[in-house]
Amino acid sequence: MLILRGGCVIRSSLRYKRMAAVALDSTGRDQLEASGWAKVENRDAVEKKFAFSDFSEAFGFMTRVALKAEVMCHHPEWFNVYNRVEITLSTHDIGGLSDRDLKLAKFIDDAAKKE
Ligand SMILES: C[C@H](O)[C@H](O)[C@H]1CNC2=NC(N)=NC(=O)C2=N1
Repeated sequence: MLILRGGCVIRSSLRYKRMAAVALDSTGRDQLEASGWAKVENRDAVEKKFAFSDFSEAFGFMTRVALKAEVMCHHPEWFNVYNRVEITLSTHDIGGLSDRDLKLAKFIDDAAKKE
């Protein structure tokens, strides 16, 4: 029996093993930095701030990211006030940045451009 919540496997009687997150290598970290994601102090995480024309644009962006996060089963830490969205990415399962953060960051940057 496979119990899913969104894209996340919560419990499974199958020998289903979601691919473990892989710690992000220096190349991936360089890619994040090059696309404007800043290191968070005292934590293996990155953050980026976004500003949109109004709340509706900001929330539309957040909706797209939220749906992707559910499919990926990898979720951002974020803050929103009116047209501003501040996002922090890290992989809680490994206590630091992983390949999943880079993948989600690329999606986030692309989604922000589309608003
Ligand atoms: C049970 C579920 O698969 C895990 O808790 C997922 C959910 N979303 C997640 N999001 C993030 N950012 N890191 C994780 O380790 C993580 N793990």
